[in-house]
Amino acid sequence: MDLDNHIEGLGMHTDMSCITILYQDEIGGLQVKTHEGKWIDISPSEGSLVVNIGDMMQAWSNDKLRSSEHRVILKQPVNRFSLAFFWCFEDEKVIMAPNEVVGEGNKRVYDPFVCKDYVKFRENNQRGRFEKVGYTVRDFAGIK
Ligand SMILES: O=C(O)CCC(=O)C(=O)O
Ligand SMILES: [Fe+2]
Repeated sequence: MDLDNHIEGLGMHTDMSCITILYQDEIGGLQVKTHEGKWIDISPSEGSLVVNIGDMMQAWSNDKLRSSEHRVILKQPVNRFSLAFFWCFEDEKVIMAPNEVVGEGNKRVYDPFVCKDYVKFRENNQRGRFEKVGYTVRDFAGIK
């Protein structure tokens, strides 16, 4: 997409949460990246909410569920309203995919980690913030 005529409201990122429940008003602007790397609009629809998988869920599911890469792009310089509810595990909880989720014969993708340590990791790294998906849970706890 040609970004010259658009305003990047919120740079590409993944949410750190388990799931995010999101309301956006009729202005829209939310986009999600598909598996093929294409950005698609998530058009606002009255009375509906968007549910996003976040990094904690991706790690807990051993990559069976994918944390969505998303961003906000505005096609005109207008104010928009959105409200996000980030549902996370508690700070001290350790995220480790259960054996039955990993599945016999499959590789474990993440080392166990404490939720708040991942949040700190993201907050303390410029690239982990909202500018771009620089660091994600894979950089933090991914088994190389
Ligand atoms: O404003 C939006 O529609 C998205 C907000 C978002 O992705 C976030 O706060 O993590
Ligand atoms: Fe987000």
